[in-house]
Amino acid sequence: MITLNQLTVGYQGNAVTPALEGVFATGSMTALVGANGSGKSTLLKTMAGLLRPVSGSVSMPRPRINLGWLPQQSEIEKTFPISVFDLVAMGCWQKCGWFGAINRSLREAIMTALEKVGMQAFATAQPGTLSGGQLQRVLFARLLVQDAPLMMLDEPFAGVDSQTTELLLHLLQERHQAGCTLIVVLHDMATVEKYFPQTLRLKNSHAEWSGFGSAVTQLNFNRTHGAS
Ligand SMILES: Nc1ncnc2c1ncn2[C@@H]1O[C@H](COP(=O)(O)OP(=O)(O)OP(=O)(O)O)[C@@H](O)[C@H]1O
Repeated sequence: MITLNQLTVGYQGNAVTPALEGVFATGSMTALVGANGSGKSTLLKTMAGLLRPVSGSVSMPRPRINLGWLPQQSEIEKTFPISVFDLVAMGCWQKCGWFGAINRSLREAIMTALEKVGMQAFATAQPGTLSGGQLQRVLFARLLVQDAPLMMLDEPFAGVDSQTTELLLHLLQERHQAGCTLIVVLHDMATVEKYFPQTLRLKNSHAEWSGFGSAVTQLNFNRTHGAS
């Protein structure tokens, strides 16, 4: 469970969000939505521990758990001279260490993940030669290999065609059904309504939680219904 305790996020001490209060229950699948500049990426980075809160705090599971992280494509270094296989193998670092050998079972797990996203034929290609949608498939393969119990993804379908989006959404649903907690920044409300049981919408003055399904928590329920 991740709890936001009167959390504001931003830069150089200046908040870009209102104070946020609420809970992402273990196993929940939440779409983080809001207008451009409302602070979605900043909130995600703060929850991931990449930025310090401006005020308030984020309570994470202890010990801090393995986090699957997918930044916006613009933040990804594509020209680093490694193969697609090696890029996906980075998802194994918690299993084998940064400089550990990739044993046969990890090698199989990497190839299985590449097959799942339809990219097995590109294992020896360089990431810089892939299209945006192909690279996104490969980054999803890395998430599959990592098999983290918590995943945060920032606009994973930006610039991705509808067929690839469907495939990647299906993979996210599989992770959700396996008990993974998912927090995903999205803009397409049709996708949010079809696939996401829970939504956190950032607005200037406040945030709205909605549609909790079975993952409803008292804190979020109170927030939605205006109780203290
Ligand atoms: N490194 C930074 N330093 C200072 N301000 C920043 C920095 N990065 C983002 N901002 C500002 O913080 C605000 C929130 O940005 P953020 O990227 O979190 O919004 P967002 O909701 O994810 O937007 P979008 O939907 O356009 O991706 C914006 O006003 C942005 O200009």
